[in-house]
Amino acid sequence: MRVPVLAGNWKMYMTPTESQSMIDQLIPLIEDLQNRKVVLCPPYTSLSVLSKAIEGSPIQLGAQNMYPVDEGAFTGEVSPKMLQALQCSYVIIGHSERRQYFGETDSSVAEKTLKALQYNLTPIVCVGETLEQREEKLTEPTIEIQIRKGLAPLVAGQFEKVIIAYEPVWAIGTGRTASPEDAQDVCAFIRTIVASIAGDEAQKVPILYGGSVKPENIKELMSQPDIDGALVGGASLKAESFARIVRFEEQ
Ligand SMILES: O=C[C@H](O)COP(=O)(O)O
Repeated sequence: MRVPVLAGNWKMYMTPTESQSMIDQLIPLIEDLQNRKVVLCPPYTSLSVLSKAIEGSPIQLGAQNMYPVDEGAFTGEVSPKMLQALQCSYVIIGHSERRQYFGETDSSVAEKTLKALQYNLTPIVCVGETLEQREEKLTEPTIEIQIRKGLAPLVAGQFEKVIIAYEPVWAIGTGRTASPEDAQDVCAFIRTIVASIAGDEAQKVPILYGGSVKPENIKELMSQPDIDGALVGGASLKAESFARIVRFEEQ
């Protein structure tokens, strides 16, 4: 009932020319696939190129961030209206790198999530614990606070339009992946928290795992009942590895 979502977060990689070349290689590798949502989130500077390149393909476009105001004197920022005009359907909100380096908080996540929904952008709301929090057995309380505060302004009917990505900070770009069982336990916990806020809508919310996802581990992760997809960083930069992830192909 929940269609798998495979989202590539290109972070601050890929020029427009490199983006064009990657998408030209990727589309033929995945265009026959059914029953998948495939999303690419390039840097802002590649959105225009990709919005044309994905036309007629199964790939959808997302941004890595946005500023929660329609327009205005906010030098260096990009609004949801601008993302919508570039055919974006998704936007990553509150990635741990945004929280760590750019001061994003649960309250900015809440504001951005609500604004994204107002522009029909599907927010991919990121949550996850640091290594210290994990070692102090604070994974669940940390994530519960991130979800309750991040989704605080939403009302009935809006929760099912949100995607949540569980990304343990210690697993991002480190080659260390949470075991499928650990990732499942946290994703199941996330669904319980969402259900306590949103009732039955929680069953419709895709919950993704992110953190060193690669072709070698995608199949096992996807076999877990509460893992509905992946938010992929490094392995989404090459067409072949991302295609294998999208296809759940280890080899
Ligand atoms: O948004 C993606 C995550 O930060 C995971 O990145 P990674 O796959 O390079 O570990």
